[in-house]
Amino acid sequence: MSTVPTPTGIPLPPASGAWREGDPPGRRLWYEHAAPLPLEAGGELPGVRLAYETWGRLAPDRSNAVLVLHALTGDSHVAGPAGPGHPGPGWWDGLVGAGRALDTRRWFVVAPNVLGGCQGSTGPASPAPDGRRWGSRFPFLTQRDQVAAEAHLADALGIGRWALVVGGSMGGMRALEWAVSRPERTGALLLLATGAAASAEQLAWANAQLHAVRDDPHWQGGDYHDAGPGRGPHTGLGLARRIAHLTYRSEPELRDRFGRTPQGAEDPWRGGRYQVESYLDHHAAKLVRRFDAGSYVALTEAMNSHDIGRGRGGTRSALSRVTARTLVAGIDSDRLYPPYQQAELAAGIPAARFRTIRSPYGHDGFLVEVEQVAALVRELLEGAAAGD
Ligand SMILES: CC(=O)SCCNC(=O)CCNC(=O)[C@H](O)C(C)(C)COP(=O)(O)OP(=O)(O)OC[C@H]1O[C@@H](n2cnc3c(N)ncnc32)[C@H](O)[C@@H]1OP(=O)(O)O
Ligand SMILES: N[C@@H](CCO)C(=O)O
Repeated sequence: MSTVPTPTGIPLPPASGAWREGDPPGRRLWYEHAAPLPLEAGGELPGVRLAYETWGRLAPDRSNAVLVLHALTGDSHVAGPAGPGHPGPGWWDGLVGAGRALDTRRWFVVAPNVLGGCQGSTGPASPAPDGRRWGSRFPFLTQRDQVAAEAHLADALGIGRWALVVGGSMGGMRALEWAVSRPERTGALLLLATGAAASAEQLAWANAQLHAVRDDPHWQGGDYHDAGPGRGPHTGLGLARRIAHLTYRSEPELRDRFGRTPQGAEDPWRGGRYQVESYLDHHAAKLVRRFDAGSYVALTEAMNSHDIGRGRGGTRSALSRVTARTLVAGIDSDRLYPPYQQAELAAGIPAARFRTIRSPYGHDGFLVEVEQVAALVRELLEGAAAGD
């Protein structure tokens, strides 16, 4: 048994070594890579550890494995069960389980916490080989480095080829990277609310968020982890989340849901807040409690680096490498990753079809509209069964 280091101080259930046949579903495990991981930007990262969870059983011929890749502040806990040793319901609970689209009687579902993250995988808050936290010394990571680490995990699990790789937003970037860099290992592909490269607008929103964190005096160049309780760049991380959360939702949703209504008895003319301000404060505080600012910066920079065509002759040439049966879905109200970006992917990937998720919830629609995502998963997996 080994305890997962938690940058925020919130206890996580212990990780417990590599997966073994008969492990209960949703148990947090970890994989440690023996050799240092060579990095795209140069140098290497030693002591790489990926936390992950699994559901279902790996078939004897290992043909039923599905890889689920989370978004920026997600984690490996895709689905429950809740209970002792489990962190409660997952962020895609409606998708994974007996009788659900990723039916655990049929599929073996694997979800790693991304490299650079803070939910058990190696990130800036983790100890470096010298025993001190990585902090500012944590190297620059790209999506390709993160997928390379995930490929080592797949090797360790004996999974040569995923029946399906699925991800939304940042998870979609990594899913795409899997399909382009390792087409022989990616049987089917579901890309949600993602793009071929970080766009100018996405880089611009990220810039404001990176400034919010790094301009917080408690950031200390990234070396705040041992400054003591409550002394991290919480204000900056909260501000970054407020900015980001607005880009994740839609203007009509905010209008219809909150309008100009004051929060409870608060009076906005006398220092009080409107409901929508209270809502943003809530999401800021919630993220600060569960997420590390250093990881937020590392992962945001990794997303900024996303450009599937880099070093591959451009986007068109890179996308043409994909052999997976592919669905690419956009959300009609997504202002951060507008549907034209998914249409571009669908046009460039040889065996891809484009789908629209209808939702008032903007970019977060891929997390909220679980039934529509489930229908897409079913469409892809039923296609697999039919040899389509
Ligand atoms: C369990 C976890 O920690 S999640 C970990 C993994 N997370 C992820 O993978 C993705 C990150 N999560 C997210 O981005 C978001 O949580 C989402 C997208 C899933 C949430 O989407 P939705 O279900 O639409 O939630 P919504 O945006 O409406 O927010 C609901 C919250 O706002 C709160 N809220 C609503 N109105 C107000 C208001 N006026 N003032 C204060 N709080 C408010 C609700 O009480 C609720 O609080 P809770 O989440 O603590 O229960
Ligand atoms: N709300 C999601 C969306 C990011 O794409 C998250 O925080 O991970």
